[in-house]
Amino acid sequence: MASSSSSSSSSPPPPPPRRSVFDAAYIRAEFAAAGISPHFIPLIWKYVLQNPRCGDLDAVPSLPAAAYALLRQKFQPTTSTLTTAAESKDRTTTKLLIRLKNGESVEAVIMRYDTRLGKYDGKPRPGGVRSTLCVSSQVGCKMGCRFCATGTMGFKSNLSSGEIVEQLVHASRYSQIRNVVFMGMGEPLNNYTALVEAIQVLIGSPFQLSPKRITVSTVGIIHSINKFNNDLPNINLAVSLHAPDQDIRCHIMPAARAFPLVKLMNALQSYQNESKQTIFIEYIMLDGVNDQEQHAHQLGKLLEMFKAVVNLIPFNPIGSSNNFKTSSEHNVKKFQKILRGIYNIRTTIRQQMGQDIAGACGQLVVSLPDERSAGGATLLSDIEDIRI
Ligand SMILES: C[S@@+](CC[C@H](N)C(=O)[O-])C[C@H]1O[C@@H](n2cnc3c(N)ncnc32)[C@H](O)[C@@H]1O
Ligand code: SF4
Repeated sequence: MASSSSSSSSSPPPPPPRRSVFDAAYIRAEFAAAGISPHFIPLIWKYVLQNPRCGDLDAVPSLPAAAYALLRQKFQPTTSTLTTAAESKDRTTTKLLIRLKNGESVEAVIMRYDTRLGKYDGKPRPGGVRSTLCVSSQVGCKMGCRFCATGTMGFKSNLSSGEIVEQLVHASRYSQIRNVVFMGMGEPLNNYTALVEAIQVLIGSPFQLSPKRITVSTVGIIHSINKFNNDLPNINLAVSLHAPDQDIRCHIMPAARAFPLVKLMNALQSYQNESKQTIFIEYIMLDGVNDQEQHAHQLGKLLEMFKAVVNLIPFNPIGSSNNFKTSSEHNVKKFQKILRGIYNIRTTIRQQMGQDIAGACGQLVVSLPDERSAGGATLLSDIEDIRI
C-alpha cells in the first residue's frame, strides 16, 4: 500500500508572494524574461497612479496577453495599504500611515504650500496646490541618534523600492506631489539600492518629478556620498550635520564615530566639486549642547569653502528619556545672525506647524492615531528650502 506521506512531501512549494509593480528592477527582469517590451511598464504605473485603489491589473488597458498573464501571476498594483490619513486643522499637512506587506508600518507626510502666498491658506487653487511629500526609507533606523524618535525604535526592516514609490502613489490621492524629501523614517543611504531604484522611477514616466525637486537627507554615510552624484545626478543632498566638531557629533549621534567629521567634510567637498550642487546642512538646535556662539563660529568656518544652505531645526521633544531641550529663540536667531553676517552663509530657521496631528517629517515613530503624543510639528518652511 502506498504511503500517504510520500504524496504530501512531493507537493510543489507555494508560489513566491506577488511583488509590487513599482519594484522596478524586478518587473523589468520579469518582462525581459517573458519577451515583453519594457515600454508597457510605465503604462502600468500610470494606471495604478491614477487608480490607486484598483485591486486588479487586468483593468490596465492595451497590454499584450502575455503581460496580463505575467501580472496576474507575479504582481500586485501595490503591496502596501494606506490605513490612516490625518489632516491638520489648517489643512497644510496630511500624515499617512501605511502598512507594508511584512506587517510593519511607516509614515509619510504631505506638506502643502502655495508659492504665490508664501504659505498655504487651505483653499483650492486653479491648477492645484503643489505639495511636498516626506517619505520613509526604512522601518526604524540603526543609527540611533539620541534626539530622534525613529532612532529609539532601532532598525526593523528596509523598504523595497516599490514600497518607497508607493508612498507617492498613496499621497497622490490627496495632493499633487511636486517635491519629495527623504526625511521620514530611516537612513536612506543605508538602503541605497532601493533608494536609487525608487528615485529613478520617480524621475521617469509617469511621475516625471524633476531631480531638482527630490532631496535625500543623510546622517553622513561617507561611502555612499562618494557615489551619490554618479548614481543620482542633480538630486539634492541634505546632510544632518548637527554639530561642528566630532565630539559633540558623537555625543548626540553615536553613528558619527564610524564617519569622522574630517572625512565627512572631505567627502562633501569632493561631491560638491564634482556635482556643483548646493549642499543643504541640517542643524538641530539643542539647548546648551550645540547652540552657543562658539559653535556658530566653528560651523561657519567649517562651511566657508562650501556652497551651502544651513537649516536650523528647533528640536521637537520625542518623549523618551533623553534630556535634550530645544534652544531659545534668542539663541537660534543669534546663531543664524553669525552664520549669515560673518560667514555669509544662507541660513533658514525651520518653522513648526501642523502640531494638532502630532509627529513630523524628521521625527516619525509609528503609533496608532490615538496613541500619538501631542507636540509634533510639520516643517512647512522646508518646502521653501528645497525649492532653491
Ligand atoms: C528623521 S531624519 C531622516 C533622514 C536621515 N536619516 C537623516 O538623519 O538625515 C530627517 C531629519 O529629521 C531630523 N530630526 C530627527 N529627530 C528630530 C527631532 N526630535 N526634532 C527635530 N528634528 C529631528 C534629523 O536630524 C534629520 O535632519
Ligand atoms: S535622525 Fe536620521 S539617522 Fe538619526 S536615527 Fe533618526 S532617522 Fe536615523
